[in-house]
Amino acid sequence: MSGPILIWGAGAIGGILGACLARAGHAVHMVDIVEDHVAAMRGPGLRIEGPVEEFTQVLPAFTPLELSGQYDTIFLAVKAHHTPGALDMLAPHLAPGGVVVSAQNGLNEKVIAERLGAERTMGCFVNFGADWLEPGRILYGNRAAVAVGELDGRRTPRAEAIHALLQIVEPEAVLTDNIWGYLWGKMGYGALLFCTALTPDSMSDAMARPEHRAAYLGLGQEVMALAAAQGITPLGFNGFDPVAFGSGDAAGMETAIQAMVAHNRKTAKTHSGIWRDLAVRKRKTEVDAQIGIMVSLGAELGVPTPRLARMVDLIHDIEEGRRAQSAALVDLLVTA
Ligand SMILES: NC(=O)C1=CN([C@@H]2O[C@H](COP(=O)(O)OP(=O)(O)OC[C@H]3O[C@@H](n4cnc5c(N)ncnc54)[C@H](OP(=O)(O)O)[C@@H]3O)[C@@H](O)[C@H]2O)C=CC1
Ligand SMILES: CC(C)(CO)C(=O)C(=O)O
Repeated sequence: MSGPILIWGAGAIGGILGACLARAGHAVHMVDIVEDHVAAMRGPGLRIEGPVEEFTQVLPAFTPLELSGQYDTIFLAVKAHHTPGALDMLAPHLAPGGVVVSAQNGLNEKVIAERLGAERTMGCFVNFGADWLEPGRILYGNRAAVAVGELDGRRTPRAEAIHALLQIVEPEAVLTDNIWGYLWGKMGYGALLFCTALTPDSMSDAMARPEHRAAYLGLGQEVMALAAAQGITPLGFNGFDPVAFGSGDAAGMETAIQAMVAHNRKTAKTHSGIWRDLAVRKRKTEVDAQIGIMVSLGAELGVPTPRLARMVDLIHDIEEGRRAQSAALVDLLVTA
C-alpha cells in the first residue's frame, strides 16, 4: 500500500475512519457528494463529537468530479443502495493493484467484486455507531465490533495492513478468516435494527418490548436459516448470538436480546441509521439492498422468509408516506 488512503463516502462511518486515520498521521483524502460537507472538511475541519472522543480534523476533501489520480487503498462507506453508482465514479481512481474495502452494512462485497474483481475487494464489518449531524459534524456514539478479512479467508500482507489501519480506529478490531460470517451476523442483527426502525422508539426500547419478542426472534431465525443454507457460519458480536438464533434456542435468544438491549442502552446513537433515514433525513433506506436481497435469496434457496418480506413492505410504506412509524407496525410481524 502506498500513497494516500481514499475514503469514498465521508459520512458517519467514512468520516470517523478518515478523521481517526488522518489524526494518527496517515495521508487521507475524502470524497463525498455533499458539497457543503466537503467544504467543511477542508476547513474548519471535520468535527467528531460525542462520548467516545472529541476532536476536529482538517482533511483534503473532494467531490467525485474534483478528484484526480489513483489510489491503492479505498474505503467505501456509502449506503448500500448507493454502492453501484459510487463504484461507477470510483473505478477510474482505483490503482490496478489496489483494493476497495467495504465499510458498510449488507453484502456490498459481492457488488464490488462483480464490478471490480474479487482480487480488488476486501470484506469489512463495522458495528460502531455514528450519525452525520450536518456538514462537518459527526456524532461518534459508541465503540463496537470491527472485523476485516479477505473474501477467501487468506491471511495476506494487505489484509494485515488494513487491519492495522482499523486498529487505529478500533483497537479491538479483528483480522478474520471468516469475513462472510461477520457479514451474515450483521445481516441478522441488521434485520432486528430494521424492525426497531418501524417504531419511533430507540433501538433498545423497541427491542425490549416483550409483546414484540416473537417478531425479533422470527426475523433473526429467518436470516440465520439463510446463512446455514449457504454453508456460512455466522459470527456473534455485541450481544448478537447466531448460534442461539440458528438453533432456535429460546433461552439463548432471550439472553441475546437482553444483551443487545444492554449494548444499545450505552450508545449516544440511540436510533439506527435506518430510523434516521426515515425520521430525520426523510429518505429511502437500505431496505432493498439489505433485507430485500435476503427475500430474493430465500426464494432461490427455498428458505421461507415471510417476516423479512413483510418488513420490506412496511419499510416501503413508511418511505413512501403510506404509514407512519409506530410500535403497532411490529404487531404485524409477531405472527408470520
Ligand atoms: N452510521 C452507523 O452507525 C453505521 C453505519 N453502517 C453502514 O455504513 C454504511 C455507511 O453508512 P453511514 O456512514 O451511516 O452513511 P452516511 O449517509 O452518514 O454517509 C454516506 C455519505 O456518502 C455520500 N454519498 C452517497 N453517494 C455517494 C457517491 N456516489 N459518492 C460519494 N459519496 C456519496 C452520502 O451523501 P448523501 O447523504 O447525500 O447520500 C453521505 O454523505 C452503510 O452501509 C451503513 O449501513 C454500519 C455500521 C454503523
Ligand atoms: C445501529 C448500528 C450502528 C449498529 O450498532 C447500525 O449498524 C446502524 O445504525 O445501521
